[in-house]
Amino acid sequence: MTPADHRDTWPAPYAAAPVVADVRLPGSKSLTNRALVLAALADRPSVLRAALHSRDTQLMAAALTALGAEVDSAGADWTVTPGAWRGDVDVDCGLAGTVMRFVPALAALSSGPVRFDGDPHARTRPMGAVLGGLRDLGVDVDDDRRGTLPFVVHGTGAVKGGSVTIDASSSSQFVSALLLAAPAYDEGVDVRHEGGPLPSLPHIDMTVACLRERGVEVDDSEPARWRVAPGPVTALDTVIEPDLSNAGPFLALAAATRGSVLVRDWPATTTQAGDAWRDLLVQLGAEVSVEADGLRVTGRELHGIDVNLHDVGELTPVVAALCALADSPSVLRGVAHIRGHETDRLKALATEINRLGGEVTETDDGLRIRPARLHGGTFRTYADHRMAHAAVVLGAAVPDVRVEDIATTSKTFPDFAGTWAGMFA
Ligand SMILES: O=C(O)C1=C[C@@H](OP(=O)(O)O)[C@@H](O)[C@H](O)C1
Ligand SMILES: C=C(OP(=O)(O)O)C(=O)O
Repeated sequence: MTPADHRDTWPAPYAAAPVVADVRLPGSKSLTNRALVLAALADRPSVLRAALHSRDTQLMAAALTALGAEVDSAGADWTVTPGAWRGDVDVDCGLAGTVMRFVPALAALSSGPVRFDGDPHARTRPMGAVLGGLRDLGVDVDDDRRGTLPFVVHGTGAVKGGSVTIDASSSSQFVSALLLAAPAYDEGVDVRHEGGPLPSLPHIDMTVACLRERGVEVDDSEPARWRVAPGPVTALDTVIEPDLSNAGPFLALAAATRGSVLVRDWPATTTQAGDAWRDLLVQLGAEVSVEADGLRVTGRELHGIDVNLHDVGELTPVVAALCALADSPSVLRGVAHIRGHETDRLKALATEINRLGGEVTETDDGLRIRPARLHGGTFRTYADHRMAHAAVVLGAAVPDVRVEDIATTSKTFPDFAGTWAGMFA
């Protein structure tokens, strides 16, 4: 390792003994950003309690502020006051899928051009289906036909809306984007998905639930079709649940070190995809119990799994890390679309786990992971918060793992490194 490697890397804490700890986690990115969007569309001010303060949610707040809403995000509870939809503004999407997909559908309501751009890697994330869908609904979008950032949405103050068919096989967020803005479109929307299998369905169900909670009429009775009626969005005073996808590395820490970790305030019912950890960790060999104050995972021997993660693709990096520590082979399927996430996650996971001595091969739609004796080294993260999550889980079980750019976790988790180190105190 060169000195430069050391400067830019963070030594992942190694667990010499089983980790026994409990933790309270920040709010859900997906729920915070949906609540922000719907608050900006609502009939009066909304309050978001325990909102997530992270790069993705701050980018969403900044985008909505640029478009005319007022977002007071100074404290733990945020207040959002809807405003007139302003044009001639710039929106920085960072690397946030929710910002680059959800905000263009709102920008179409503004009175002038709204220019979108983001991080270098954001320019490779798929956007074509949502931009094409907006065009079919009567919105003028200029992307030089690239189907990626940067692009300009030319708002005219109103969107007709109506029927549209899109191919959302590369991201559920294309559907969510159109549904979230639809109450403000003259005719609402009738969205159909046609194409390959639709990923991350729980996230679309979350969108539908968020709309209904605010009094919007949604018909999702037919598969791959969603109808949203035009009408008012009722402002809410809502408590944001902890982020269950981000609970993954903390629960995995118990599984990887044969320890015991309690994640506090696990919701009894939820629309979050991360609730799938309960089942996934049992399949991997851990014990999972719902307790009065949260969800507890107790680690036992880790076993490989053969699992389809199509609905919960964002959990793949941490699942892959656990599979690399398991005593039998694993096959992760159904996640071709995560090549279009923050980075090509299949390639990145195979490359980086193998750099530590792993035996991982990419398939068209997933990974094959064989048991191997892992060793220390530097794990690259490619600006991807969930690659960093995979790295720290491996580092808890394998000495001398260093994580490149641990600060990338700020996308969805303030002071992830501090909270993680606290687990070992
Ligand atoms: O709508 C959302 O909040 C999300 C939807 C999913 O996106 P994809 O459908 O692109 O996987 C998920 O992976 C992402 O982390 C958050
Ligand atoms: C895919 C993810 O994020 P985004 O919202 O940027 O798509 C993720 O958080 O795993």
